Amino acid sequence: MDAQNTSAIVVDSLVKRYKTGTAVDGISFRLPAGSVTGLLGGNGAGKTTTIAMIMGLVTPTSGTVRVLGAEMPNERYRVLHRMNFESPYVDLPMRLTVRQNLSVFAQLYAVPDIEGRIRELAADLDLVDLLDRPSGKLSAGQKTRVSLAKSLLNRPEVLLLDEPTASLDPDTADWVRGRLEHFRHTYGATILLASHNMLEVERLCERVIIMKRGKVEDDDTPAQLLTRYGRETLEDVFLDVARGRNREAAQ
Ligand SMILES: Nc1ncnc2c1ncn2[C@@H]1O[C@H](COP(=O)(O)OP(=O)(O)OP(=O)(O)O)[C@@H](O)[C@H]1O
Repeated sequence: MDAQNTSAIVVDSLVKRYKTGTAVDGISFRLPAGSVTGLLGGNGAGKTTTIAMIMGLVTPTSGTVRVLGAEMPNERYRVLHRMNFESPYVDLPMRLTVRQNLSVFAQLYAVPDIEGRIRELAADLDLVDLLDRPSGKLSAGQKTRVSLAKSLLNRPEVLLLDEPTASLDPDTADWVRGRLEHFRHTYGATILLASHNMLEVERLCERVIIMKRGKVEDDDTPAQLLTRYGRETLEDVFLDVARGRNREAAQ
């Protein structure tokens, strides 16, 4: 099998230009099926735009994205039921209860035994007491857990996470990371995780793509990045990249 066939996500020379500027500026990478990759970069580096193009929600200016063999966004309906997305910045309809929201999304994803799946996820993500409350009346942390449940409803083969623990206290964030690890090990999903939390990336990701001003600035395993930049933490590597200290100078 060639690399194209074993890659769950293939991004090739991807560009997104807005009138105000270039958000993504010619990036390429392949994510093997079952891999967990962190997408790092400062504010405005282009992470969310990249994830939105992989989901088929934003149309590229040029270049291509293929997910599970389907070109996005044109062929997204072929693969949407096999992928999912979680972001604290996307609100679920506020008047619907948590159960109603999960049920609507489960129908969209054609999940079999919807009640059973919601019960399972509620137990798994500690949502049992929240199921009959309006989604708009939850705390930020509770909303994040609901949003995570929504993203796991269809047991996605490709899971895109945009700062999944951004609004969580350290204890809950740690617990959510544990749930993500469990999901990954149980289902072997391909995960792309945009994050500003370096410990999260170190814990969950076997590969890190660092973006800066719309470009891929570096792409390697966490261990290789630490060695190459001569650093002990990814946080220091991130700061080197953000402040334009090149690898040689950093060593
Ligand atoms: N719909 C849009 N219209 C115009 N410009 C946009 C739009 N969406 C994003 N941008 C711009 O594209 C650039 C990249 O934004 P993006 O949200 O992808 O960055 P990010 O890496 O996710 O940042 P953050 O860490 O702050 O979430 C920014 O300069 C942003 O202002």
